[in-house]
Amino acid sequence: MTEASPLSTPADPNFRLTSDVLDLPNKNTSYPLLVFHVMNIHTPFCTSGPLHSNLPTRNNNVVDAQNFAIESHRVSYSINTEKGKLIPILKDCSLKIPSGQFWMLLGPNGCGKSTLLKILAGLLCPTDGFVHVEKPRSFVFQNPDHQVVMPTVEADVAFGLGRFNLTDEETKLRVAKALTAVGMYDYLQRPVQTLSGGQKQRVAIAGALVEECKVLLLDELTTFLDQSDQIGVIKAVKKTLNSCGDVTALWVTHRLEEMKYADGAVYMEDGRVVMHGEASTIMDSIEARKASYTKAINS
Ligand SMILES: Nc1ncnc2c1ncn2[C@@H]1O[C@H](COP(=O)(O)OP(=O)(O)OP(=O)(O)O)[C@@H](O)[C@H]1O
Repeated sequence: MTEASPLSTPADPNFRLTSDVLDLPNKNTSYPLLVFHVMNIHTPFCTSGPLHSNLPTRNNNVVDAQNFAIESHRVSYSINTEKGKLIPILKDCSLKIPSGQFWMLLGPNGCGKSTLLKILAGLLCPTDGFVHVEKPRSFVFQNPDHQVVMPTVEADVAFGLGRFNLTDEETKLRVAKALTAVGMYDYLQRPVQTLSGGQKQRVAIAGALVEECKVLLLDELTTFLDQSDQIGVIKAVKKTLNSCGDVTALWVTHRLEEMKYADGAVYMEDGRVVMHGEASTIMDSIEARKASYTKAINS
């Protein structure tokens, strides 16, 4: 995965992303849905339009058109090289993800998935367009060693609660709830270095949940995991969403088999969102694209 960025990805391995850290200046108060930094707004935000047409339903009810936890509207992102050349990375990316759902962001290597996720997390500012993401929001990194940093599971999950002025009892309750949600409560006192990769990922997710985040942004969490850990982490996220009700997750992956756990999906190619909607429909389209690509190279 491309990690480099010309802007503000924190380099400190002890850094844990929190909603406060993610707050950027220059909030645009004239657009109520805007949550963080906006540059060069050319098009007013609208909550209706073609993107609504293909959205999945939950419990057979049409999703409330206003009830989106994550939105990006015509987001573009370019970087300036040292020679002054402007390289476009994201082009006009729009998406809407209903609250409480589990969505995946897929696409070939280098198509811009991580860049878009970092923009949704507030780690990068779009060059153009704007985003709305419910808060608090948390970003979970691909490599859990970059954010599971305290000596024990309990201390690690409690780490982000220091700034909330909670009693010991309240802290313990919140840590227990978050660890239970990801199936890791039995590991409360375990030293973190004795955990498997998948267990560390779940602890990292609990570290996000303990702060009662509304949006989880998850960047290729299963890259370094074997198949059983991979499925374990996905199921933990699914279960969390089911039990918390109002948490929304966007999961970046390049593994098509993970799609069966998703409510919806966004598919990108070459810096653009090319498909966006119900998971099985997107899955079928990706399979069809793959088949026609294979046919083309075999003919
Ligand atoms: N700071 C940077 N400088 C130069 N190019 C960059 C920078 N950040 C990203 N890119 C380029 O932008 C494109 C998108 O990168 P990104 O990491 O978002 O893709 P991705 O879809 O997440 O890829 P992967 O699936 O391989 O992780 C890539 O071509 C990458 O090389």
